[in-house]
Amino acid sequence: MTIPKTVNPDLANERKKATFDVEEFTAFIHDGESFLQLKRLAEEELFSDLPDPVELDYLSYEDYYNRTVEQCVNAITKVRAMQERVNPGGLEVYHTLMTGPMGTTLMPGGTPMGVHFLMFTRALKNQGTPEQYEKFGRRADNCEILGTYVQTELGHGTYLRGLETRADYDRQTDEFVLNTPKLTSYKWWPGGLGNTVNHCIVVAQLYIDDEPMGLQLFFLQVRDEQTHKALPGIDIGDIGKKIGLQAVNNGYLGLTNVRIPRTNMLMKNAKVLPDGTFVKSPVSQLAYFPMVFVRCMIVLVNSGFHAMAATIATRYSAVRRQSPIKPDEPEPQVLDHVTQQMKIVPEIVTAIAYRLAGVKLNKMYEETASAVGLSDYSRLPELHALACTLKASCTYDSTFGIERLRLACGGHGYLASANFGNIFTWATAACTYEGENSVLYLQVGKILLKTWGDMLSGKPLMPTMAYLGVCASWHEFPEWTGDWQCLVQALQYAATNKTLIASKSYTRRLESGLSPPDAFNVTGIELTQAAELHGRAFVANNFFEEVTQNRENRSASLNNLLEQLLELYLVHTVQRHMADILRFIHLTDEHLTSLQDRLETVLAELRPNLVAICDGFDFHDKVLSSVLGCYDGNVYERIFEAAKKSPLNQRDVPASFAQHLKPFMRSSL
Ligand SMILES: CCCCCCCCCCCCCCCCCCCCCC(=O)SCCNC(=O)CCNC(=O)[C@H](O)C(C)(C)COP(=O)(O)OP(=O)(O)OC[C@H]1O[C@@H](n2cnc3c(N)ncnc32)[C@H](O)[C@@H]1OP(=O)(O)O
Ligand SMILES: Cc1cc2nc3c(=O)[nH]c(=O)nc-3n(C[C@H](O)[C@H](O)[C@H](O)COP(=O)(O)OP(=O)(O)OC[C@H]3O[C@@H](n4cnc5c(N)ncnc54)[C@H](O)[C@@H]3O)c2cc1C
Repeated sequence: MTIPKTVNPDLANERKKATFDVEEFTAFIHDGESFLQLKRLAEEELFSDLPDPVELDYLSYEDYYNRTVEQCVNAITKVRAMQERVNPGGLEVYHTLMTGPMGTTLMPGGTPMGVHFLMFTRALKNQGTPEQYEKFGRRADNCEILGTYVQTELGHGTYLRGLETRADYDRQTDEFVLNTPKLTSYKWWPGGLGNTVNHCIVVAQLYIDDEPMGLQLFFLQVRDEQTHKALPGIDIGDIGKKIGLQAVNNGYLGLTNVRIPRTNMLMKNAKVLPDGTFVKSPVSQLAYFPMVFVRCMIVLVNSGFHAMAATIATRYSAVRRQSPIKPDEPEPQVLDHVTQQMKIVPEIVTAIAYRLAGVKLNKMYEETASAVGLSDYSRLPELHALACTLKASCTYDSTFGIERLRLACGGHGYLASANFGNIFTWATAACTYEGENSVLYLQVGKILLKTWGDMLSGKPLMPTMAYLGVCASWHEFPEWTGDWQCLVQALQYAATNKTLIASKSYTRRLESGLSPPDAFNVTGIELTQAAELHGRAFVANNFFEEVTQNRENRSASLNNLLEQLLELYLVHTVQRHMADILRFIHLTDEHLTSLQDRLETVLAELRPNLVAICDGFDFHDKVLSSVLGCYDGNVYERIFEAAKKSPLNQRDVPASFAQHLKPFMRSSL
């Protein structure tokens, strides 16, 4: 099957209808030109020799892994050469790869080297001393060694204080002795650990004279650098096939009396001196900072997956024609069915909203990391709260949004070659890794409770929670104007009152004699609901600020588009949380009807721009890797071409016919 060189006429027509400059939107959504240019340059260099994704789909587990390693090594070699040209010693190109979905495209089944770049190298730099960086970190940055972040165990992932891996200090030899004493202490899950890395950072309970000193990070070699064989005392391997991310090579690790020098404990914060004196970290949660970084990144990455799925569904819905709206008229593009718009457009705007929130969150991370470098730890709790709430709500919204978008593509959405499978399994994994979502919401719930107490005692509140004080001071919700500010405030007001209710329930339970942990546990449902609303209120408010500020730097047509996107996001989010809002704000049927009218109006206003907005996300065809989502819209030809590549189509008759079908049909005669 040859793919036409021309663009599908329906898609070409959609592009002509755009009312804004796509390139201006692209620069806006990529937070400026420099990131965008770097991304395009990287795509040009990296995508020239990518394997056919259809071919990858039919490889065995082992071959898939080996192909991915080859692909990663090629890509990293090119990335390093590019970085040398762009800014020697810098990290921009790596950062570009990691914060966009591009990295995932290079390896649709995930990469066994992702955790090396995301956590291993960063932890060595940020948790180690300058001497330790020189000794281990520089080698990791240069990829002379490959590593991963080894924390989760078979028995514990969430409850870090329950980790069982031990590091006992031996004063005689100035060494730590590492052990995983039970089956449940085996490390389980770290990316790349299975067969790829030769080093890692192990998170273990430090013991000095059998006294626990808390969790610390240790640099450990697990495989010989020449032979790649496991070192003595180390039991290591792959944890087996998962529902997705087949090439991440998640692994297990058991340790029996493995000795490492004392100086292998990362000692930027806590320290063990040669005589066994333990010097505490100024803030014990600094050991959790590598996780905070990844939580921030996940918001950018998952909003990218969400936008990828939305692009595939939008382009396909512009090409797919089915079911006349009026019986005597031709079949319309399915995108003209209003229910189809309702399946797709809220997902486009949600992806945009989280992209903007993710950019804000990552800037906050950079500021906090700089402050931590100057021993100012004051912003850690706020960053922790925001990273937890946005990581949880973004991964949840993207996971279920991607599934809605797949459903919007009917039968063909179920084809592997449509690529929703990879996108979905990437997205949903992030609901679990780097802190399971409910657990993260409970962290936020705890902080909301504390903030509520601070507010009652007149203490200043962290900026992203200051609205709690404002809303709590209102006797009732101000007059419902329905404007954007009103809609944002409605979400904030609901989040505030949900926090109030959770706080009252918690106090009532304490007063009835429950212990604080029991009272917290039974208040968990209300606390997680408050935390979720807090996150959505932040995303809504941030979107509102982004659209209403700096207008003078944008063209009128882009401002107009952004206003429509904001209008849809706010109306849709308020409708989604209407049960919560109606509990605290008196709305009439007229108000509700007006919201529905606004939703339908803005859907119609956005309709001509949908394809152009998705073009503006600037996904290379190789990033989307979808027969339904290509820029040229030659969907049917690509579906057919992918089917022809099925191994079952490479012979006239499959082997199972002679072996099984023929004898079976004979015996049934
Ligand atoms: C081509 C080139 C290629 C280049 C490469 C290109 C790559 C391309 C790749 C493309 C892109 C790929 C993108 C994604 C990939 C991702 C990979 C996935 C990796 C996944 C890794 C993981 O999956 S790795 C394991 C994560 N595992 C967790 O995530 C455990 C959760 N579990 C906890 O995190 C703790 O267990 C939990 C609950 C806090 C309780 O901890 P706990 O019991 O100690 O603490 P408590 O609850 O008692 O809290 C006591 C006080 O600490 C405060 N606090 C707590 N945490 C704090 C914190 N972080 N900062 C500040 N404060 C904090 C709290 O607010 C309290 O404050 P206060 O005292 O004031 O109340
Ligand atoms: C694809 C993938 C890659 C990963 N990569 C790595 C890696 O590189 N390195 C690494 O160290 N780890 C990694 N992990 C492990 C991951 O971080 C953990 O699985 C995750 O933190 C969740 O912990 P858990 O598995 O113990 O879940 P559990 O805590 O056992 O969760 C099971 C259920 O119990 C609930 N629950 C648990 N505790 C509480 C609580 N306090 N309150 C209320 N409910 C609770 C949860 O909400 C959930 O519903 C990876 C996992 C995946 C899926």
